[in-house]
Amino acid sequence: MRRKLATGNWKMNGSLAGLDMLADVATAMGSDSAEAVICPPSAYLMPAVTAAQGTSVGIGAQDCHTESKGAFTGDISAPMIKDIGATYVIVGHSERREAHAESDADVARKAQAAWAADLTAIICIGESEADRSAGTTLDVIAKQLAGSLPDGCTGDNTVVAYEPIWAIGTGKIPTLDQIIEVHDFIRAELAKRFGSDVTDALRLLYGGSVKPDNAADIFKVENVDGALIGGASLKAADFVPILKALSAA
Ligand SMILES: O=C[C@H](O)COP(=O)(O)O
Repeated sequence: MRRKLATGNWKMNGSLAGLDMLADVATAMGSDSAEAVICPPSAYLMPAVTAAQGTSVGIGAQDCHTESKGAFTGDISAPMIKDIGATYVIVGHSERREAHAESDADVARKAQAAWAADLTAIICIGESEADRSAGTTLDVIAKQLAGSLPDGCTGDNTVVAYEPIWAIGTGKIPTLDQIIEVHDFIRAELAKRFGSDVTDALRLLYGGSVKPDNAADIFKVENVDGALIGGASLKAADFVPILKALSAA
């Protein structure tokens, strides 16, 4: 049985005062069997860990370096994220792949760095609008899975987030049939590579314009175990209804 997961990726948004919403998230989750994780900007990671203490809300970073320390101005390492008490790290988000030219191999190395620090890596993949139009979505997904997921994935150390790039922050979402097709495909690809025991335990998140009014339908999809949520994770008024929909799914 996979534990459902809603991860809020604040990207470069939010504020110290905005961390107050963690209390609402904690209240919404209570002792729920589903899990909520917030990934604030690195400047707010430590206060977020403090704010989440004593609650069931997890905290994650939005990226980590491949190395554990060194002369890498502006970066943070997986051991640092672990050191302050966070438990997750997003790697390979399409915004980092694009703006920082991160390759599948870079993403795989970041995932390995996360595992070495005992963090769970949320590994992001997803096709562009051009890929979708060209009918190559599944080829692109297969290539990203092969290149971005290191050997040694387990249900504990890895979560896979499928985020069609064209759906991120646009208000456009794939049809349910498109989500079903890609998530079924991902599960099947993972089973081929890692075996069914690992794959049955591995959570697959959908990301891209998840909102309170579409979350319930998305969460009904069999191979969707939760969501990676951007804009709608910034305010409790949006995020809490999504958490409720996840718990009810
Ligand atoms: O990491 C989150 C995703 O990029 C989705 O962002 P969004 O919910 O604002 O579309």
